[in-house]
Amino acid sequence: MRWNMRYFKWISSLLNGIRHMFLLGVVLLIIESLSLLFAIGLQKQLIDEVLFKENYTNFHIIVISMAFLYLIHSLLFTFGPLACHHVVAHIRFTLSKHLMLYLHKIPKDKLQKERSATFVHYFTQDIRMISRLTGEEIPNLLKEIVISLFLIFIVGYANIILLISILLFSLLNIVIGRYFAPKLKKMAKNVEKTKSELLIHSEESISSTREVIAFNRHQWELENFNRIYNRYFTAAMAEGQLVNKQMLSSEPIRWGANLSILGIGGFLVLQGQLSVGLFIVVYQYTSRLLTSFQTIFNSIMLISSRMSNVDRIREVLEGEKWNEGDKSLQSSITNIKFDHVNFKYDDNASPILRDINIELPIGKKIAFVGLSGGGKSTIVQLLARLHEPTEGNILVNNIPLNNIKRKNWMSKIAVVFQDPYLFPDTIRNNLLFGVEHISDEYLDKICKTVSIYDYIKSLKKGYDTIIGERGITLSGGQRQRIALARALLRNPEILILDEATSALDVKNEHLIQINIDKLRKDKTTIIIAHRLSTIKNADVIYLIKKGEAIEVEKPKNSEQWEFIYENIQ
Ligand SMILES: Nc1ncnc2c1ncn2[C@@H]1O[C@H](COP(=O)(O)OP(=O)(O)OP(=O)(O)O)[C@@H](O)[C@H]1O
Repeated sequence: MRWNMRYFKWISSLLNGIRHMFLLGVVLLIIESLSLLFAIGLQKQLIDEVLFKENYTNFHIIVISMAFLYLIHSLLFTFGPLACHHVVAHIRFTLSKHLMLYLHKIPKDKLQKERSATFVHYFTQDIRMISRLTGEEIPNLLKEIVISLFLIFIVGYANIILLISILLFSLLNIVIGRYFAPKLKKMAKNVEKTKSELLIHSEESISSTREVIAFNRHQWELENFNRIYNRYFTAAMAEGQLVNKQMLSSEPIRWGANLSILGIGGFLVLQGQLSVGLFIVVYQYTSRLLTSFQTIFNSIMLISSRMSNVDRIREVLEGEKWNEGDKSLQSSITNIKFDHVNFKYDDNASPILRDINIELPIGKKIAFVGLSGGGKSTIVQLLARLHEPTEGNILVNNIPLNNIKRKNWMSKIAVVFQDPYLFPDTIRNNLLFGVEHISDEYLDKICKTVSIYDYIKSLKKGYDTIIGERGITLSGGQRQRIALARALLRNPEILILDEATSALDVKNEHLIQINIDKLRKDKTTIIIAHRLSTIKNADVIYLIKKGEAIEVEKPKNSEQWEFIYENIQ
């Protein structure tokens, strides 16, 4: 079993801030069960002292006490689990928050290697299981341990032979449980795995609906789904069959235990060693003790299997995070230099950028041009710190970029990607993207700059129009313009446009470019484009060819432009 202190330390750390509620939950669960046991215990008084002795003076006290204990039991039956639910909800929220924060700190190459549905699975399955483990399953185990100790004491006190026989039956039950446990664990793991495959597939099917329709691949998609669903169904059925077999083996033991208690207890009553009232109570207690042992065993098995969920989430949360940097960049950016920068996406892959040695002129419009796959986007991703150079450094004001506080650096730059992500929210929220204190006038001005103002105003709800997921209700060009406006609103020191206007027609692109140039006069703007028209008014042009950067002199005539044209188309 994979129990060790590290797991419990980690689980215990989840209870920070909610430990009192957890303890309250455990205590309430214990009181709830004990109150029922005490009510059962009073049956001895009722039978032996009242009914057999025909002494009715204490009858009403016993009945009232029983009613009181049942009332406590009924009340705590709801309040105990309520406290536990509170703990479950708190842990679910805290873990989801940590995972969400982690997603923003995970190195991008690591994130890209994972299917996004895997992260959805972390949120929906693993976190749910861990919160239930901590808030429900562990408190219930603690409760059962206390209850079984109490019952062992009472049954042992009534008669040691009864206790020994019930312990023997429980032992037998546990032996059977141990026989089935590894098989059940293996099957449960398989069910979990196939279920998660099914969830991931469903999630990805939803995302690929458009392609499936467009390529008329319904049948193929259905077959894929059937295949994955059948794997899950077979695993779940096999697990169900095994659970049935286990129940079939343990049921006779339960009946055997009940019969032996009846036999031994009855004999002790006839011998006068046990009163009828105590026998009736002990009979019920032994039955409960048997259940208690079974529950403890099952809980331990369950908790042990939950450790795989704990492992997965710990691996993620305690995994590699990207370098945050600790140096502040107080002043404005005066200098950006690529100093022998090499970059590989993977240790074993061939280099994408080779010995890049360039100095970006600040306050100018810089263009990166080159054939597809040359490494242009990779360069700007290094600037946006989505990746780190494998060798060499990017120096900003002579400080290695990796050492600058990420938050500090990101407040100075803004990037617009070719395929920007828009949220299923209002246009206003997509534009502001959490930036506050932007006046309506400034918002209008920026929207006019990127020629989206008239379109927004033509909408019935204007800025408050909700756009569909990923901006599905907008055209590609409108999406790009909103993304451009979002970046311009931040008025960054460095603006990076990675094919950010590629979906616009040449006329509109030209118009927007003139506006942006005016707005960003004396500010640094880096553009990546394949169209000659996009880079024509750049101050400096770098040709990125097979991972190498060469500064090309600004063409002075159409022949020289022809050379650039050949290298970008
Ligand atoms: N996340 C990634 N993991 C592995 N390789 C990648 C990744 N992103 C890009 N590449 C590879 O790096 C190389 C350069 O890609 P990059 O996107 O920088 O080129 P580009 O010049 O911007 O191309 P384009 O003009 O087509 O956008 C390509 O060979 C590409 O396959």
